[in-house]
Amino acid sequence: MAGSLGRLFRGFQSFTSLPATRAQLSHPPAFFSSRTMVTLPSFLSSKPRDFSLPNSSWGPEMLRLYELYNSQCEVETEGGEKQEGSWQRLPSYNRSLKFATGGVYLSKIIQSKARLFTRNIREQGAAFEYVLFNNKEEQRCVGIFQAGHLLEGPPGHVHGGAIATMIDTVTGTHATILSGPVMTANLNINYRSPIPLGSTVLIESSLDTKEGRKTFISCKVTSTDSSKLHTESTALFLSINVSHLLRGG
Ligand SMILES: CCCCCCCCCC(=O)SCCNC(=O)CCNC(=O)[C@H](O)C(C)(C)COP(=O)(O)OP(=O)(O)OC[C@H]1O[C@@H](n2cnc3c(N)ncnc32)[C@H](O)[C@@H]1OP(=O)(O)O
Repeated sequence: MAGSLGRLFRGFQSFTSLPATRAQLSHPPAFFSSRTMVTLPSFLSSKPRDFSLPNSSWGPEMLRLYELYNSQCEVETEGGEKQEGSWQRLPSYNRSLKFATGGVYLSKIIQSKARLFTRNIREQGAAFEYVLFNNKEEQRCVGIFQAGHLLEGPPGHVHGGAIATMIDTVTGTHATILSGPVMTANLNINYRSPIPLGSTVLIESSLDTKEGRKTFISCKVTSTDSSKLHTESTALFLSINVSHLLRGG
């Protein structure tokens, strides 16, 4: 079991350089830009669903920002060759274990009914719609998040716990890219202005510092034009060994 988990976490450490992941970074076909896109049901497809790709529930602002960052994932040189751009789209599956292998490995170690919290609601657009992009050089990660109607807290606005979940998701993914397997030790959140249900927001994560096992990250949630600050946060992640999860923390 420890050997399998070891392989898994080595997968996490190569999170941003997997061949399967690279293959998914190219521009999506033109029809992804359309609101009328048709997605095959997952049981008809041999590949697990990548939730970071647009679906028909995405509104114009979500799609616009997706296109903005996605267009910077691959650039064309003067010679006409394609090469990696400054941003990388991060694929997203309904089990966190799938991140380790670009979606192909389903562990039998951890109960098979387990699902990633943010990716387990069948109705598209009902809850967490998001896509993450990473900028390795700038040590920044950006989440584009469209909040669905099931995430209501105060009337007409997003629940604070759902906002915390998304901050933990963006900063946790960012910390994993920077430091390998980590767990959230501390998450400190200031809620500055409510987020209307159905709206799209930007979640920007940046590395503050790394000290030994500790990765300190700052995060802010803003309107998509950055004019309105919704939430500010700092987070501490601690690098962990496989054995930490095996012995139940
Ligand atoms: C790619 C995947 C995509 C998925 C993204 C989603 C990301 C979601 C991430 C999560 O939500 S993880 C789940 C929520 N977190 C947990 O359940 C963690 C529960 N806590 C633990 O398991 C342990 O407390 C922890 C691993 C965080 C730390 O235990 P350790 O035994 O490894 O550390 P230790 O207690 O020895 O402390 C090490 C250092 O960290 C410091 N430290 C530990 N906890 C701290 C804390 N909470 N605040 C500040 N400092 C802390 C501690 O003081 C010490 O500092 P010094 O080395 O300077 O003395």
